[in-house]
Amino acid sequence: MDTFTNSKEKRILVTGGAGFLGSHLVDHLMEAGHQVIVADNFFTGHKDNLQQWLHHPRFSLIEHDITKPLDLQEVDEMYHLACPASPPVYMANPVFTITTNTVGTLNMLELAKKTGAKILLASTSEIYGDPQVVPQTEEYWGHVNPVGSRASYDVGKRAAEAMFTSYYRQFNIPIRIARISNSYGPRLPEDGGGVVGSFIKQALANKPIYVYGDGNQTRCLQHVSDAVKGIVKLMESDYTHPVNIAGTERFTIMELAQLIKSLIETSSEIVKKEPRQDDPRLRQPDITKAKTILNWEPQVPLKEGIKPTIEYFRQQLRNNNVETGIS
Ligand SMILES: O=C(O)[C@H]1O[C@H](OP(=O)(O)OP(=O)(O)OC[C@H]2O[C@@H](n3ccc(=O)[nH]c3=O)[C@H](O)[C@@H]2O)[C@H](O)[C@@H](O)[C@@H]1O
Repeated sequence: MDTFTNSKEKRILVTGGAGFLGSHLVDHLMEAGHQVIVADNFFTGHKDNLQQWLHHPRFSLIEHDITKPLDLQEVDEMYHLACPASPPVYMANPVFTITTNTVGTLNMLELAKKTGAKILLASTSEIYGDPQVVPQTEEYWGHVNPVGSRASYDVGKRAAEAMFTSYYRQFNIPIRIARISNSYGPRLPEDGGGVVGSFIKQALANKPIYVYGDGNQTRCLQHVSDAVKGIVKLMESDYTHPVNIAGTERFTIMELAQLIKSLIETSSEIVKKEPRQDDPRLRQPDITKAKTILNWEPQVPLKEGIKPTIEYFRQQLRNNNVETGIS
């Protein structure tokens, strides 16, 4: 049993708690016996992700856009996750994305300052941009295009990290910065769910699996259950500098497409398309710090974790077909 289960009950706010990562974090915190408050504007999150907790006495859900101030009286910990996270979604909504990352983050830091809560930022390995150094340790400053199509997200998250650090320096707010890398698992949104969701969805529909660029770009995918454990361990530590929370198996996107194709009976072909602008090519966060400071490392190999994720998508497809009357 996780030692976390025995810790004292806390009052915990999760911004973006109805999203993919957020809802898995909420499951973990609820199962550990805490009081959990979710603030979400449902821009990309869904109430369905929280279905099992909606009527639970320790759970509350506030429909709230964090770009507006949020006033709560008592909070012990805040996990600040709210932000569109999928490239096509944030690229289509850059003003909302950068406002969430800046104004929204400021509002959450003010709430932490008022309540004395510990606050964790869901940052991202995207802050390294298109890295020139492999692997990327937390000391690497990155290679980022400040006016590129990803800027609302990658520069936005860099701004959020700078804001966290400023509140720590000036007001001694207890901060945590998790640089989270590509996560996958059940509840990935069907649209804009990142590469894993796109490939599975296309393969199940026997449609072309589109690989952007030459497919040699790399990602270190982690199962969402591992990501959640890493984030919680970071919150429980007293470490105020950024920590990479990422998978350790480096896959090219072409290898990922081939793996998913091999696991699904499909007539889909892998088709190369124009590369995405500023698409990071060599993403491989170094997790030595997480291993040594948090005693954390991912446990779920991609080849194991991907199967239940495929099953999840298959089930979603069946449910949709029942709803639309397709047999
Ligand atoms: O790990 C991170 O730090 C970040 O990674 C992702 O960004 P990215 O890796 O670009 O996201 P995906 O959309 O999953 O794309 C991964 C790779 O697959 C490629 N891809 C994606 C989708 C697709 O249909 N085909 C395809 O070849 C992309 O071009 C890219 O090279 C997420 O968008 C962020 O939320 C997250 O913070």
